Amino acid sequence: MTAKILDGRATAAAILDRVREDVTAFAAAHGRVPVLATVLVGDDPASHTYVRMKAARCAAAGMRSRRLELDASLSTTELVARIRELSADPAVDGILLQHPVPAHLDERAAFEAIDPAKDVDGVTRTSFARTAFGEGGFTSATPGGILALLDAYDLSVAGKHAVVVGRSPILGRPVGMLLLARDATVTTCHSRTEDLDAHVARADVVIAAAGRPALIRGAWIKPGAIVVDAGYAGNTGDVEHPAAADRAAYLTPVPGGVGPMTIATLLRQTVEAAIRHESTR
Ligand SMILES: NC(=O)C1=CN([C@@H]2O[C@H](COP(=O)(O)OP(=O)(O)OC[C@H]3O[C@@H](n4cnc5c(N)ncnc54)[C@H](OP(=O)(O)O)[C@@H]3O)[C@@H](O)[C@H]2O)C=CC1
Ligand SMILES: Nc1nc(=O)c2c([nH]1)NC[C@@H]1CN(c3ccc(C(=O)N[C@@H](CCC(=O)O)C(=O)O)cc3)C=[N+]21
Repeated sequence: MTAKILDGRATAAAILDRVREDVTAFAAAHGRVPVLATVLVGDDPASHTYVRMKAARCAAAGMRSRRLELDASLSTTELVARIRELSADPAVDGILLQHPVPAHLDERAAFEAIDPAKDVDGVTRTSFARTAFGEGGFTSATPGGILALLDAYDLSVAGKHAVVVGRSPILGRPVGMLLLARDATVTTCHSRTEDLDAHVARADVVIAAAGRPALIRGAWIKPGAIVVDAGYAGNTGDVEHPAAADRAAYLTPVPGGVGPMTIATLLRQTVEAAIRHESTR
């Protein structure tokens, strides 16, 4: 078997076409365009690249982004204060704090300074809880993008055994919640999991989200499985690619898979935030 490749780039482009239409309608109705504020702490080159990419996609969709670049030496108190300012600023519709922040900072405290109404990247505990309880609201961008990609190909997970490798608050945990809401049977693996290979071998759906290049060997994949590679460490996925494609029925590439879907989800949620923002003024 050679896997069908799930084209995140094309799927994201189609979503962004709809976002652009929504932005045009929003601008006609309100005389302004949606605004996303991005917050970057420190000078990690990869993080700079991601934030630049997000700003470029924003512009392409007709939205504006406002970039806040902060020195790595600032304190948690100062970072929280800057994010609270954006939360209170009526000219800002959505806020993205690029993860990870430098280790001396309390990232959770910084995320919680984002007003849930502006949490278009879905990182607050309010957004997580809404996702877990199926109450709508903003989903974490990467998990939302993964589900949107499966939907675009009409791939159902209901009744299937999904194995998620990774349990971070913005990726592994919330993607497990979304899969559960779609009636998958979910197993979450992490760095302390024993016999990772045996868990993956029983998976009808694999979500690789560990940030360890080629951690998931092709030979572990159950023939016919759906394999989603969310890893992006050094621009490399978590799945051993050509080998996995021999066994999987569907596979996301890196690049061109989950990454573009993450950005599409972020921008879709930004225009949604702007629409709600105007309706509650
Ligand atoms: N394409 C995109 O849009 C995005 C891609 N990413 C990528 O996804 C990956 C994960 O990101 P993120 O969740 O933020 O990362 P974190 O480092 O926060 O979490 C990694 C998770 O993987 C687990 N893990 C690490 N090593 C192993 C291992 N050997 N076996 C099993 N589990 C392991 C960790 O376990 P434990 O909890 O025990 O430490 C942890 O739960 C990264 O490559 C990142 O770049 C992230 C966001 C967006
Ligand atoms: N709060 C927060 N939210 C995030 O969503 C978040 C984050 N922090 N920190 C870092 C990771 C990384 N990330 C990527 C997004 C898109 C691509 C992407 O689109 N990559 C393209 C390739 C690049 C290109 O288009 O040239 C692709 O995979 O095809 C990659 C990586 C989001 N992250």
